Amino acid sequence: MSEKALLVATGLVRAFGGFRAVDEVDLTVTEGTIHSVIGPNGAGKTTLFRLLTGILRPTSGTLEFDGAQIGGKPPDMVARLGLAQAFQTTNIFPRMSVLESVRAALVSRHHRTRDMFSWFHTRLTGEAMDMIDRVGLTEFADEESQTLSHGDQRALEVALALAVQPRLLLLDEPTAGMSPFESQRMVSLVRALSRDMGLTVILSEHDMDTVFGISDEVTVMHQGKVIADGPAAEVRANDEVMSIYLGSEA
Ligand SMILES: Nc1ncnc2c1ncn2[C@@H]1O[C@H](COP(=O)(O)OP(=O)(O)OP(=O)(O)O)[C@@H](O)[C@H]1O
Repeated sequence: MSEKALLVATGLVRAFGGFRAVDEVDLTVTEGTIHSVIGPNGAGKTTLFRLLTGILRPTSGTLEFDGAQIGGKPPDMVARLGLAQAFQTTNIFPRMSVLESVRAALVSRHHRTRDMFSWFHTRLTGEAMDMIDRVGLTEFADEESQTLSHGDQRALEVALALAVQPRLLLLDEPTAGMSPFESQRMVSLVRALSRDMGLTVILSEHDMDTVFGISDEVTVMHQGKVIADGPAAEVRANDEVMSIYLGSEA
């Protein structure tokens, strides 16, 4: 595995009025790793993700992705540089089939909406089917997205995020609301994307079995600050983290 730092946040702050939801966060994400950000409700995980994707502007601090400063840059520019987030349902068109949805996401990447020559269409369909296959939805390619199970919809969201060919994929609570079986499938999918595509993944997650089953690195946040950071096994063995934060789950 390479040791290249793909994403580096330094002293990152986001304040809402006088309240710092993200407070002097330093974070280094190494290329090719699966990196979890965990912490109790209100710790600042979602706010941190919104800073990374450009939805929110940092109050202060710097944010570097693959050597480029991205702090405060708009989301479409950040996505084009290769940092994408899979969003819950917001970008699924309920009446479109799985194939049509992924194809539409690919078209927007290619900026070719008015130029659908048949060769282009065929190539696009092939590319879309590859992506659908990757996330395990081949048998549902012609089904309307709204008819998919919750777990399959989340898999579709991952396929839509992959359409921009990201190098870093953000997943905010990817197994939330899933059955144990669906969670296990999502874990396998994330592992496969990391292994087969060399994708770097940052995820936030409440389920500790998922976190320690999947992560190379874990960052623990509490009240906007990073309170522990390191290889998953080290963080799990950190008694202070376990007693302060994980409590009864330890
Ligand atoms: N737009 C906003 N305006 C004001 N306060 C906000 C805003 N967004 C988040 N906050 C506050 O920032 C804090 C951190 O919220 P955030 O959603 O980032 O936490 P989280 O770790 O993702 O929590 P959860 O695990 O519950 O999703 C919370 O106290 C929240 O109320």
